[in-house]
Amino acid sequence: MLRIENVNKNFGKKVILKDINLTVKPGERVHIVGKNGCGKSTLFKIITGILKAQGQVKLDEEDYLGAMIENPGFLEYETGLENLKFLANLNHHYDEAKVRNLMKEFSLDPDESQAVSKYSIGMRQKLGIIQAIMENQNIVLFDEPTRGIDKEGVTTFLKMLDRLKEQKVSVIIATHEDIAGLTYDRVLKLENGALENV
Ligand SMILES: Nc1ncnc2c1ncn2[C@@H]1O[C@H](COP(=O)(O)OP(=O)(O)OP(=O)(O)O)[C@@H](O)[C@H]1O
Repeated sequence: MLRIENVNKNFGKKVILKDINLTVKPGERVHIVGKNGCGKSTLFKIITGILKAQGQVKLDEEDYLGAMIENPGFLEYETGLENLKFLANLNHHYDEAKVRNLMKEFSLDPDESQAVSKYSIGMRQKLGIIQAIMENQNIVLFDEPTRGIDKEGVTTFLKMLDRLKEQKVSVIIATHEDIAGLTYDRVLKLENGALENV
């Protein structure tokens, strides 16, 4: 279970996060909503450990974190499938059948020889979503997940979220506006560095 306790973050004199506390239960879907620049990506970077901050981010031993933050980075000259294989292999969790099925579900052809450098923004986002869940991660962070994704892809994403809920995966989605058709167990607003219940 993810527990964020008393997290504070400044960049120089600029206060970005002020005493953030958040616990996300298994299977819970939480929305963090806030304007551009309010600190959503910063909070996600702190949770994943990319950024250091004051306070604590606690995970249980069995927890496995997946994340898609900002523009997901890939090996540009490799195909989509090769990239997913590379990322999953870093943790020895590559399940090719699962990855192929996820790609097909999101209308990405796993046998396409096209390199990721030729991918559209929406295609890259889809690959980013897949890498965040393909290793059965049980806590998943999505930062503006539907940016650039077509209507059909958004529908696929919503179905995937329902599946994650059934599997008791905790999901935190950060966006600056609502995603049509998506409901949450809890909505929190990040404003002036504070996270408030909506
Ligand atoms: N490495 C950094 N150094 C200094 N300032 C930073 C750094 N990263 C982010 N910031 C600043 O911190 C604030 C929060 O940025 P962050 O990317 O977390 O916002 P966001 O809520 O994710 O925005 P968006 O909705 O546009 O993605 C912004 O004012 C940004 O300029």
